[in-house]
Amino acid sequence: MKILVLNVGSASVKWGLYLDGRSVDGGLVDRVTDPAQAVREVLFSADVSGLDAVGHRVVHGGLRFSTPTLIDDEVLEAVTRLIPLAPLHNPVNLAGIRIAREMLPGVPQAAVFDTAFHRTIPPAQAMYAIDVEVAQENGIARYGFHGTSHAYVSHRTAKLLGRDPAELNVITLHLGNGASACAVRGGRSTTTSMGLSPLEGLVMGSRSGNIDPAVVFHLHRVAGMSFDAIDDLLNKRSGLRGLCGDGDMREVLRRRADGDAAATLAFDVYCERVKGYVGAYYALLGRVDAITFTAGVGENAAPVREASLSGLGALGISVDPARNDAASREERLISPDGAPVAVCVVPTDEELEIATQTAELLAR
Ligand SMILES: Nc1ncnc2c1ncn2[C@@H]1O[C@H](COP(=O)(O)OP(=O)(O)O)[C@@H](O)[C@H]1O
Ligand SMILES: CC(=O)OP(=O)(O)O
Ligand SMILES: [Mg+2]
Repeated sequence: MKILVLNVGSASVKWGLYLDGRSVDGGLVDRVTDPAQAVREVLFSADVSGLDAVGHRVVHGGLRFSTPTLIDDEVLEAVTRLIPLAPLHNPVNLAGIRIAREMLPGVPQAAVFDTAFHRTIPPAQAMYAIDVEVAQENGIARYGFHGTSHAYVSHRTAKLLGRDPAELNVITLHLGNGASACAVRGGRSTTTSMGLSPLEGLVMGSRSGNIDPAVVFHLHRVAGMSFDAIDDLLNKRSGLRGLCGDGDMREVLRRRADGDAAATLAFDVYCERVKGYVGAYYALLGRVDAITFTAGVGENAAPVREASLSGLGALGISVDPARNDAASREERLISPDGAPVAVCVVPTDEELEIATQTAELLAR
């Protein structure tokens, strides 16, 4: 089976070509200003002859989509209705789907949703403590994102440790441009740090993560900012960028190594937020077998891994410095042998997981 995967983001297009589950080609178009044009270029350059299907990453699937879904006009409409809940993501996902349908008529197109893996989150974690009628009428709930990545790396973690995923409790930390934590119990998501939208939770490259919601009222009423301006502030001018002017963790690390105070503070805010979620999810899971770091920061930034888990020895959580600092692209253990909690680094592969799920959908 030959499958093309498109992961169209706000600033990049990642793609992969898979033949019977094996990657045969792929790439990354970075710093994209026109995602539709970037998708056109991918479709011109990749060998798309004899494709069995295209698998698309779609970020917000709302309450409805808990499995990979063949895309028709009605599904497109449903994804379009969810744009207000993922304004940075669903529009560019849709642009990619439209171009692929246009340029590859007759090839089945599948949507694999970031939210799907989190549909197992129980009400006690999915519900915000607000008036239930208001919440229900407006679809206000924790949906969660990066589900394809959390599913993939939690499964790979079980493989790496030689354990059955059904028996393993894992905290997965997806630290990329967007960042989220997930508590995976026996292979199922039981809670995650992103919520209604991909803005809640961890500190990100340019997104604030958790703040007191009253900050929004204050900036509107007292500082006179419009809601659009506040939206822009929290999504694009916050996080690492807001704290120190750089949204790229590589820059933050470089400046911190040079003793830059703002970058050091940004790093500390970032890592302490991660640590807080590790502690919270440890308590919720009751028993943690593994903690797994993934995505650009999680896979590459040893100082972030070290600082995020420092001082947690009493919980059985520790990182071996030599293992943590070793330059490697492999799935690996970075805790000492025999530690109660295995700390792992597992490179994520959302494209491979989307290809796998698309193939399974077609075979059904
Ligand atoms: N070697 C590295 N050291 C530290 N951070 C890195 C490194 N490589 C990439 N990153 C960080 O990873 C982030 C991007 O992660 P990635 O998973 O590629 O993002 P996306 O969410 O766009 O898929 C950026 O903040 C970048 O600085
Ligand atoms: C959902 C989300 O935040 O995705 P990304 O990290 O690709 O921005
Ligand atoms: Mg990503």
